Amino acid sequence: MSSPPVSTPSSPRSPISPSDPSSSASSMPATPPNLHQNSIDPAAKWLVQKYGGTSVGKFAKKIAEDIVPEYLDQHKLAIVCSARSGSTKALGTTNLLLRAASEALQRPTTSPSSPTETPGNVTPAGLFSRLEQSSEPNSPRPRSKSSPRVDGFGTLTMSPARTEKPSFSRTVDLICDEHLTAARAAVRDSEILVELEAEIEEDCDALRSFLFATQVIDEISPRSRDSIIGFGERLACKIMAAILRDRGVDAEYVSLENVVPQPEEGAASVSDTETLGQEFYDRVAVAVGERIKRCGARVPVVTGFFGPVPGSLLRQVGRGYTDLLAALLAVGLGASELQIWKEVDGIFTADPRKVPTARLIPIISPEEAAELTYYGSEVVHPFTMEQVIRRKIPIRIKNVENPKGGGTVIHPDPDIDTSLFAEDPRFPASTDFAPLAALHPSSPGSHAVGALAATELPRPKLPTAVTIKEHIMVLNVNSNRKSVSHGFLAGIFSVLDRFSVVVDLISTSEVYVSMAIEDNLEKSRLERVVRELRKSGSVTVIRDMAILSLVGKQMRQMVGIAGRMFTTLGQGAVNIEMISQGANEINISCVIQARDAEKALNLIHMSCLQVRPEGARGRVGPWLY
Ligand SMILES: Nc1ncnc2c1ncn2[C@@H]1O[C@H](COP(=O)(O)OP(=O)(O)O)[C@@H](O)[C@H]1O
Ligand SMILES: N[C@@H](CC(=O)OP(=O)(O)O)C(=O)O
Repeated sequence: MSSPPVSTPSSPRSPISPSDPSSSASSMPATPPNLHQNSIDPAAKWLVQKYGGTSVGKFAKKIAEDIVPEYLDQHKLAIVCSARSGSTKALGTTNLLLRAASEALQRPTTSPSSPTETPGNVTPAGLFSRLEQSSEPNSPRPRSKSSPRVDGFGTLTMSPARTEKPSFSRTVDLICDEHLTAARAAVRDSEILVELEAEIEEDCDALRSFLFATQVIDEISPRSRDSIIGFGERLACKIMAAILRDRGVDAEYVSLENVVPQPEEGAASVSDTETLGQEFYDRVAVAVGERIKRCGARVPVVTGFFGPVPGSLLRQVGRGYTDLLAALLAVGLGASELQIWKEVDGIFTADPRKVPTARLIPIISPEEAAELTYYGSEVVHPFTMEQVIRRKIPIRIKNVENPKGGGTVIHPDPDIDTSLFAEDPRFPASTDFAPLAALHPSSPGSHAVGALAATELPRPKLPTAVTIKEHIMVLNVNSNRKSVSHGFLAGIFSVLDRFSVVVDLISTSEVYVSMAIEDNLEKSRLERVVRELRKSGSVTVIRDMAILSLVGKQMRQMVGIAGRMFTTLGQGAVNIEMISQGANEINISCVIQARDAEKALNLIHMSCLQVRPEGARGRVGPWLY
């Protein structure tokens, strides 16, 4: 089969912000008639499918062969991909890119070119000439270290004896090799493969040059860090688009790195410290929708990365941003459904890797899904729900390994009147916002045993799920004043604000405050936070902790559930460091020692989420083993 290339760059690419190859669509050869295309029926609905990093990393061929073609006849399909991961996200491309960014700030081990100039301490003239040389658009990836020159790794190469490749460059090699291997294992057509390999190498060279520049200036701004992680989605989507074309699907790679609209003339721009408002997300939804519609009958393969956004994507949205982009795209296209494909059947009553008896939840409310994600069950990014549900588009979590399964549908409470959601003429409301009963999965592959469908017999009220968030530390502040002071809390919060510390849980008395925060602050920042907090009182820091959260909208009406939770932990000899219950009453949380996390998760699942099978005396409800 001779298929057109993945994309045809029409202009030389800048190494720091590579040109948007999506603009090359018009220069792509015409589609041969044998390629599958999106439905051209004007009545066909858009369907947005987002594939997570581990799914793209492990099942790209299966997605191209078994899943995507299934939907093409009936829908206009848009595909959003995350950066590739291997077995876990922690070992994935985005983490490697963040590692490379940190390594670029470490002292280089390269031998200096002259006594007065090193790559970490360089004259401006030297920097610009090196960047010019190292960012040649189509320069081949250098393999030889024998001649004195600046190579594509951003390394000043004098002689083999004096040179050591910087660690960030070795990390980029790892990323490059992993993507080349994946491409070679999946793409059969030699023309497509050659083009793809060249694109991967070019992107990796551009990344090296970018990292080299950051090493020279010894600084990475949040915006630069965003640009660095954006390479992950670029590479993943190029591979996915190539595999799809290789398998006969007329796919088009679409980069969204330039899609964020600039503020309209005269409008106040969003400062880097502000949070992004709904108006911003609405504008992105319109922009990405318009861009994708330009693909015509081609199936767009869209980078879930959509930075740079004001204030930085990592700071404003955080990891898992591709879910949010997929949601905005679904809104911009007025899609009938947003599907989030993962390596798990849907949302379970607990992490199925840790709790073997966890059950799939067929239908869950957006609030519960968001709460679970905030507290450790990273199934869907918490901002995703609001964007989609307010436009009446259902979200379905599905498993690439079990495509026929019904998955989990995220659906607002049945008693919420969805007609109250904001109407906006820019976004056609989905007409497929099915009633709750119709969304109850019935597919044969589904493992669903949930108790949530409106049509079922009444069941005992249960919490919905239990989750654990690890890598937590607790900061305790004990007021040094003898009498009550309204300034005590204000002082603490202003320190947290100044150092951008996000508090996951807080519990207070008049003179004592306990806060659970993520244990990811650099040592020096933590020391400064503690030093500042000491102005308000004595401070203790407890590390190696975890947050255990029981989540469920039914808990509002459940008397005794908190008692059951804490009694269970007591009986299991799990020590509780602090307790917190939010005003929305859909979450009861406590902080425990990290070493007890898995035991506590299983104990709470058994005591609060399992129902004894129905016997002669009927159901007896939640029970303690
Ligand atoms: N309550 C939960 N329900 C389902 N998965 C959960 C839950 N809590 C934690 N997880 C974990 O979240 C992971 C998310 O799925 P995965 O496909 O690996 O993510 P990604 O889309 O980022 O590649 C699963 O491996 C699963 O073990
Ligand atoms: N690659 C990014 C974005 C993302 O959304 O990932 P995933 O879909 O695998 O959660 C990250 O690791 O955060």
